[in-house]
Parts: sequence; structure tokens; C-alpha cells
Amino acid sequence: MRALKGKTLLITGGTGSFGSTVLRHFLRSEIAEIRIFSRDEKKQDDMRHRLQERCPELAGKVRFRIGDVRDARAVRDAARGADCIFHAAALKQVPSCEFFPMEAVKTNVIGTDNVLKAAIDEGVEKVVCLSTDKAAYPINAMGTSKAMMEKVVFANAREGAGRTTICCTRYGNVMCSRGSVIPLFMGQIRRGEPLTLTDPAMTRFLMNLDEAVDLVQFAFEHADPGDLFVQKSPAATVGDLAEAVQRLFGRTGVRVIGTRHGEKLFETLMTREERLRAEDMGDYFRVRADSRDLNYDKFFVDGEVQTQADEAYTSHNTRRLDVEGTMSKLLTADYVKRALEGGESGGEGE
Ligand SMILES: O=c1ccn([C@@H]2O[C@H](COP(=O)(O)OP(=O)(O)O[C@H]3O[C@H](CO)[C@H](O)[C@H](O)[C@H]3O)[C@@H](O)[C@H]2O)c(=O)[nH]1
Repeated sequence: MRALKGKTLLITGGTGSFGSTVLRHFLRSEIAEIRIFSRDEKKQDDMRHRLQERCPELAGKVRFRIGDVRDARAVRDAARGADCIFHAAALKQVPSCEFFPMEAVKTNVIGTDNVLKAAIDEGVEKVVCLSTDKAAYPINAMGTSKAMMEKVVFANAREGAGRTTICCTRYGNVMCSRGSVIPLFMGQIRRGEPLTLTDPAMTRFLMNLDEAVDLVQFAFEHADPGDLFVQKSPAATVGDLAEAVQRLFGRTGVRVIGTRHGEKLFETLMTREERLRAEDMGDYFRVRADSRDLNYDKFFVDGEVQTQADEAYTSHNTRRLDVEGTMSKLLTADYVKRALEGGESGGEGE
């Protein structure tokens, strides 16, 4: 990407699958430095070794920093001298956030504020923050903390405008991410067990890791302060997903276990209110920030003529993949391809 030529990019939560994919996309570009900021020294060490093995000539471009986004000082030190930031650090497991909601507040809400304040103070040019569809009409603690994170993003975007461009992207389910359902199904098939289906009619948006990075890249290139970007994504029912995984890896049957706590029947990528403001940009939508200032009359007296579109943009009403379509989509995921080639498939995801 030309916009990154000669620049230093900081990735928070950089040792995850998103960070690895960013490295794969940008390491060979003319980027000057990629800074990985994360908590886990073991994951950093593994990543460092992988880099040395696969591309020793480029490994020097990647710098590692241990730290937690909850620690404002560590974040500030990491942001010093960076030109742009992809903010991916988050607590994203629904169950753990449900049991420890304050931990989600500390990382997802306060941690994001730390990153954005540091970016503004250090004169970083651009920040792209990663959010999730679970932040739209949230029902669980993870989604609620991400919804608050988005508010923190938009407030800081106003503060930083003119100096630091801050924007947000919202994802659907990233296929094969660690601990998610596709690696789980593949493991069950390997062990000869039936697939545990929550609700065959439940739908989820499906995207692969490359698309996740493309979305961030698109946001990076097109953002004005406070913009929210989503990718137009297809969705599948969990029943069709289980069928597609079985057609690829073998049939062991299914067992319906019922919906888990904090789960929705379908996810929302854009609310009705956002959809009204959305701009169609081909493969993506842009939702511009609410430009009203803190003028109470505008909020409480004037109001607006129309405040919502007829329908939100959801995994129930987006383009629906059938079983064949879901199989094709699965085959775009590296994790699935590697498993079919007989390579590593024992893990719990990328
Ligand atoms: O044994 C299972 C587990 C899940 N599912 C279903 O498969 C779909 C996807 O489940 P995942 O657990 O892969 O994904 P979630 O939508 O629940 O959420 C996932 O993506 C989120 C980000 O949006 C968070 O990262 C979260 O922790 C992660 O599990 C859901 O409809 C779920 O009900 C099953 O049918 N059987």
C-alpha cells in the first residue's frame, strides 16, 4: 500500500491472527517499521521465530514491545514515533466478558481511550480501531463494551480532528479465528464426534482474515474523522455451515445443543439508525460520524425528521450462502486449505 511507504505502523494486539495477516500483507511493502504491541511474551517470541525462519531479510522491520493497552504509559511509549495505528487489542470472548465485565471495560473501553489519547498527543496521523458486529444492538458484555469502545472512538475522533484521523471498522465473524466454531467442528470430525449445533437457523456474517485486513486498509485509505466502515458480507446459517464442514472433512452427524448464553439469532453490522446515514462505497459502507455538537437543543428540541431506515443490515437479510456457497467461502480460509492439504489442523484456529 503506497500510503504506508516509509511509515511506522503500530499494531496493538499484534500477535493475534489479525496481526499475522497484516504482516503477510505489508511486510514486503515499502513500509519502514511494523511495531507489535501485546501482552504475551511467548506469542511474541513465536512470531519472532516464525519471521526469522520465513523471511530473515525482512525480520528487522518488525519490532516487538511488551505491554497492555490498560497501561497508558506503556501505550504512549509505544505510540511515540508511530505514523499510524491499527488498534486490534481487545477482550473478545463472549463468555469470559460475561463473567468478568469489568475486565472488558478495562481493556476494550479504557484501553482504547489510552490508545487514542496517546495517538493524539504523539501526533500519530491515522488510527483504525477494530470493532465487531456484536457492538450493534448489543446484548452481551463483550458487545456492550465494544459499543462503548465505539463511542470512545467517535469522541476522540472529534478531539483529534485536524491532527489525528481516527476511524472504526466493524467485523462479522472471522472464519477460523481462535476458539471459534469452524475449528471446533473440524476437531469434532477428527475425533469422530457429532457436531454440536446451537441452533441450525442461527446466522452469522462470514469473512476471512484477508478480508478483515482489506477492510482495515480500505478504512485507512478513505477515512475522515469518526467514520465507521463495514464490509458487505455474505452470511450462512449454522446448519448449512455444519453441512459444508462435513462435506469437506467427513460426516459424523450433528447434535443440537441449544443457544448459548448471550447469543443472538442473527447479528447486525449496521443498525437502522446507521443505515440511514450509510454511504454505499461498492464493497463497503461508510457511516459518517454524527456531526452535531453538544448543542442540547439539537438533541432534545429540534430532533430529526427521519431517524431510522426500515431495516438494519443483518446476517438474516444480507446475501445468504447456501451449502455450496459456504463450502466455497470456507475454501478461502488458509486454515481450512492447510487442513485439506493434510497439514496442521490440530489447533483451535488461527
Ligand atoms: O459448538 C458450537 C459453537 C458455536 N456454534 C454456533 O456457531 C456460530 C458461530 O459461533 P462462534 O463461537 O464461532 O462465534 P460467535 O458468533 O459466538 O462469536 C465469535 O466471534 C466474536 C467476535 O465477533 C467473538 O470473538 C466470540 O468470542 C467468538 O466466539 C454461532 O451461531 C454459534 O451459535 C455452534 O453451532 N456450535
